Amino acid sequence: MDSLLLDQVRAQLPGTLEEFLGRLGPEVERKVTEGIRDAAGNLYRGTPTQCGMLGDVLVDYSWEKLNSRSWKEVEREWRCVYSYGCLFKAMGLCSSPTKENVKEALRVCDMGLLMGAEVMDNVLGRIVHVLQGAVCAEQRFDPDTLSLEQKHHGPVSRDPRVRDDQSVKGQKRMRDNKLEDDLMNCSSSEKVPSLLTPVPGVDTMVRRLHCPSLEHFKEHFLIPQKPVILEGVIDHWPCIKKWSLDYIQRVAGCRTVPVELGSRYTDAEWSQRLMTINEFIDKHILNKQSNIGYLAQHQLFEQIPELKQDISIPDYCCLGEGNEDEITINAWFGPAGTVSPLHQDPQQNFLAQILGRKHIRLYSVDETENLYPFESSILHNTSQVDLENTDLNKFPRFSQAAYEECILSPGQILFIPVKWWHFIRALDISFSVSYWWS
Ligand SMILES: O=C(O)CCC(=O)C(=O)O
Ligand SMILES: [Fe+2]
Repeated sequence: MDSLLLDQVRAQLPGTLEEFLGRLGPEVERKVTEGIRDAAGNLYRGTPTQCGMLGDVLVDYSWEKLNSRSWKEVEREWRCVYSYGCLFKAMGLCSSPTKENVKEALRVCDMGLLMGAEVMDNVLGRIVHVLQGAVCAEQRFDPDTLSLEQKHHGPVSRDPRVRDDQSVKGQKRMRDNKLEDDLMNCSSSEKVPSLLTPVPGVDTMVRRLHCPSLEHFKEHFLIPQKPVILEGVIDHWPCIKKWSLDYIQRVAGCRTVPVELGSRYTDAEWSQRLMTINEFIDKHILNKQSNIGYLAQHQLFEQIPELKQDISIPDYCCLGEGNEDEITINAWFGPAGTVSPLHQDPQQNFLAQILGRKHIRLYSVDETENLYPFESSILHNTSQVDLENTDLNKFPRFSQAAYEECILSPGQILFIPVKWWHFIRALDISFSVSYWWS
C-alpha cells in the first residue's frame, strides 16, 4: 500500500479543519463534541495516530450507547458519533497503510455504514470506495484467499429486521441437519416427490406470465391482490449474466455484512454476526459442514453501489403511490437450505430471483385465522406453524388453509401482495433481491 492511497482517502475530506468542523452537529454531550473536535484537529494538524486513538475512544463510547437500548430508540446523534469515530479510526489506520491496516480500515468504515448514520454526504461510503479498490483487487476468489484470516466480530445488537414500530419480522432460521427430516414430515409431503425439488401441484401452482403490460398486471393482479410470477422482465438486468460467487467476491468479497446464523426461533443459538462476504462464502456457502448462514434482508445495494448497477427497479413499481426512493431493496444470499418461516410483510413485494431456485408457499391474508400468528407484538406477523413439521393437533385449522406455491427460478420475479403469508426455502445456492413497495 502506498501514500497515493492515503492521498486518495484524504481527498474525500474537506480541505480545511474549519470546513470539517462546520459540518459537525453539537447535539451530544460536550466531552464527546470536544473529542470529535480534538480528533479532527489531530487529523488536520498531521498527527493521524492520535486522531486514530481518539477515534477508537469515540467508537467504543458510542458503541455502548448504540447497544444500551433497542435499535429504534437509539438517537441519530449517537449513530453520527459512531460514524465519526469510525472515520477517525480509519484515518489513523490509513496513516500507516500496511495491507492489514487498510483491510481493517475498510472493515471499520463498513461498521460505520452498517451501524452509524450518514455524515458529511456519505464520507464513509466514499472512503470505502477508495479502500475497496485497493483491498478487493488483491482478494480474487481462490483457495488461498478463502483461508485468509479475517477478523471475526461479535453478535450484532442492532436488529436489522425491525422496519418500523409495526413491523418486526420474527423470522428465524432452521438448522441444516433437520431440514431433510422435517421436509419428510411436511403436511403436504405427498406433494413433494423429491426432497430437493418439490413439485407444486397444478391446482396450487402460482400463475406465470411473460412480460404483461402495466395495465394487465394492475387489473388482474395488483388490484385483486393475486400473486403471479413475471417472466422475461429482468432478463436484461446485468446481474443475470454477471453474478456468480467469483464475481460477488471480486466486487464485494472484502466488505463486511450481517449474517444470520442458525436455526429456528426456538433455538437459543440463533444469532447474527458481522463478517466479510469472503468469509461468508467460505464458511457458509462452500463449506457444507458448517451451520446455515444467511445474508438475509440486508440493504446491500445501499452499502455497495457497485452491485446496484447490476440491478434495476421493476417498472411495475410505478403503479404504487410511493416514490421510487421509498422502495426498500433487500438482498437475500445464502446456501441451499435457508428457510424463511411463514410470515407476512406490510408492503407489496417483488421478489426477483437471480441465482438458484427457491420453493415458495403463499397463503392469502384471508387465511390468517388458519395460520395461527404469534400473539406477541414482536412476532405478530409470523405463523406459529412450522410448515416443515406441522403439528395438526396443535394447529388443526391449518389443514384447511388454501395455498399457492412455486419453484422460483433465476430470471423470474414473484409478486407477493401486501400481507400475503410466505414461506421460503432455498433449493440451491441462491441470491434473491426483494423490492418492498407501496
Ligand atoms: O427469500 C427469503 O428467504 C425471504 C424473502 C422475504 O421474506 C421477503 O422478500 O419478504
Ligand atoms: Fe418476507
